[in-house]
Amino acid sequence: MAVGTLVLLRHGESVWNAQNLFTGWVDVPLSDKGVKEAERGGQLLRDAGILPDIVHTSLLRRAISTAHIALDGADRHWIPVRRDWRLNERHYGALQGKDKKQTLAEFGEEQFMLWRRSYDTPPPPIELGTEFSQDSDPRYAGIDVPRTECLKDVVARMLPYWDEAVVPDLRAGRTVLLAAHGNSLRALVKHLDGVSEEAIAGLNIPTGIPLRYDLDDDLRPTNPGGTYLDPGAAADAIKAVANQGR
Ligand SMILES: O=C(O)[C@@H](CO)OP(=O)(O)O
Repeated sequence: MAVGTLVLLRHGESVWNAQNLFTGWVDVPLSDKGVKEAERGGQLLRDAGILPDIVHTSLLRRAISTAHIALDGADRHWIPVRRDWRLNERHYGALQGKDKKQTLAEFGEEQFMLWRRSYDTPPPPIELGTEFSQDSDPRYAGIDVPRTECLKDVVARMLPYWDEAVVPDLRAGRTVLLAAHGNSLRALVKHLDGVSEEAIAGLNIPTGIPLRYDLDDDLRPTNPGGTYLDPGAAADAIKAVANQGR
């Protein structure tokens, strides 16, 4: 059986994206613009004739809401869903809740970019029990909640879910929608496209624009880098993500 189609969808703009705050595992809602982006995402799926059979999301409402809104628009609101913390955004440690512009001004370009985009330098760990820490959040009961993560840590915790939960759906020929986050999707794209640790620093994913991957029998993309369903909008939005904090 042919491997199914994979569609990656970063959540629409959140209220903290709009305010330029580091977010990570803080469970903020979509902004009004983010809701519209999710609706547009659904319209793009429908126009492309992509009919997801199953959706996988993180445990964060910006991804859950985006998937729901997009699928509703594509008339696929009824498909089965699986949610897992392993698809969560990268835990941003002590930077969670901090302003990106102020952080850049305080620590300088090099340190800012190391924390934001280096492969293996995590931000300083968050203090347990503080406002933006998730250590006592019931949804993570039984999970060793991280106090900070670099992209390498995200790859390590995301890939087991990919292998155990998503790959079997693709091998069964299903069209899979995976609704997640800027950095958990960067981790997956790094794996799918075999992007180097250096090159992944320059790869940014825009909010709300579905990215389709066609995969061969070895789960390697036959369209390397994937195909954005709205390439023009994606190109502009990618630049905006890269320039955050400036
Ligand atoms: O704040 C965050 O959690 C992420 C995604 O919005 O930001 P960045 O693009 O800076 O990694």
